[in-house]
Amino acid sequence: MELSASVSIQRTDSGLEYIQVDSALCRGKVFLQGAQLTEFTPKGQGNLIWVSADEDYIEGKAVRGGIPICWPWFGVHSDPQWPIHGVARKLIWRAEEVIEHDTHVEVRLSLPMTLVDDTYWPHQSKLEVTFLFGQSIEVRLTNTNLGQNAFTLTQALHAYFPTPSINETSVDGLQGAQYIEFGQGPFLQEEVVHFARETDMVYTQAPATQMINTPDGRIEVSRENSQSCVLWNPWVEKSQRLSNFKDDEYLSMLCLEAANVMDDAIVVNPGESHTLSTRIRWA
Ligand SMILES: O=P(O)(O)OC[C@H]1O[C@@H](O)[C@H](O)[C@@H](O)[C@@H]1O
Repeated sequence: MELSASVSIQRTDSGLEYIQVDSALCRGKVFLQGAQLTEFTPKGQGNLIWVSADEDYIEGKAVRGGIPICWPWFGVHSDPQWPIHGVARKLIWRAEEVIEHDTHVEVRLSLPMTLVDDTYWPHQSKLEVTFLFGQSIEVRLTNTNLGQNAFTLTQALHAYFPTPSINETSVDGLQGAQYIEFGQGPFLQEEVVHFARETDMVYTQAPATQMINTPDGRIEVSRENSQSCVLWNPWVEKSQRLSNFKDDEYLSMLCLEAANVMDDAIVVNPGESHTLSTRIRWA
C-alpha cells in the first residue's frame, strides 16, 4: 500500500501492525488484525474510542475495545461451538489504499477470503472496510456477493465509547425502538437509557442517530443501512469474567454498536453489495 503524508504503518512491542493517521484534523489508529479502529481523536478534543488499560495486543486474541468488526455473524452462533461475534475480528486484514481528501483521510482495508475457514463462510464474496478520518470518523463495511447464490449474514461495528462515569451517562434517541434483552422481549424503549445494572439490549427498528451524554461531552453516533443496534455494559459481575478487562472498567465505557442483526440480517444477492456504516463525532 502506498502511504501518504499523514499515514504510516507502525507496530506494537507485541508485534501487531497498525495504520497510524496523524492529519491536520485528527489522530487515529487501525490495527490490521480485525481492521480494528482503536483511536479517533479529533484535533483539540478527546479520544472518542475506548480501549481497556489491560489490553496487550496479542495476535489471534480479540482486542478489548475500539471497534471490533463482528462478521459474518453477531453474538453467539446457533452452533455454540463457533466463535462469538464471527471470525473477522481475529484475522489479519490487508491494507489496500490511502487517499488524502481536503476534508478527510480515507483508509481502505479488505479481508483476504483465503483466511476465512469455509466451514464458517462457504460463499464467494468480498469484504472491505473504509475509514474516513476527518472531524468525525465514518466506518463503512461493504459485503459484495461474487457468487451465484444469495447469502445472508449478521454483523456489527461493535464500538466502545469512553465515559468518565457510567453512573452519569445516558443514551438518548432509542425511544420508540423495540429491544430484546437476555432472551426476553421484545420490549418498547420508552425513556432515555441510564445505566444501573448489566445492560445487553438488542434494538430493532432503531432511529438512525443516538446521542451518548457523558460528563465529558456528547457523542453523536449515527448509522446507515442498519435498522438495529446493540447497547452493552457488562456491569460488576460480567466485568470479572471478561478477557482483557479490569474489574472496575465497566464504570468508564459503554458499547453502542451499529448492526444488522435479528430481523435486520442482510441478504446480499449475486453481483450486489451492502454497506453498513456508522459516523461518530463529538456533538
Ligand atoms: O467478550 P466479547 O466476545 O468481545 O463480547 C462482548 C459483548 O459483546 C456484546 O455485543 C454482546 O451483546 C455481549 O453479550 C458480549 O458479552
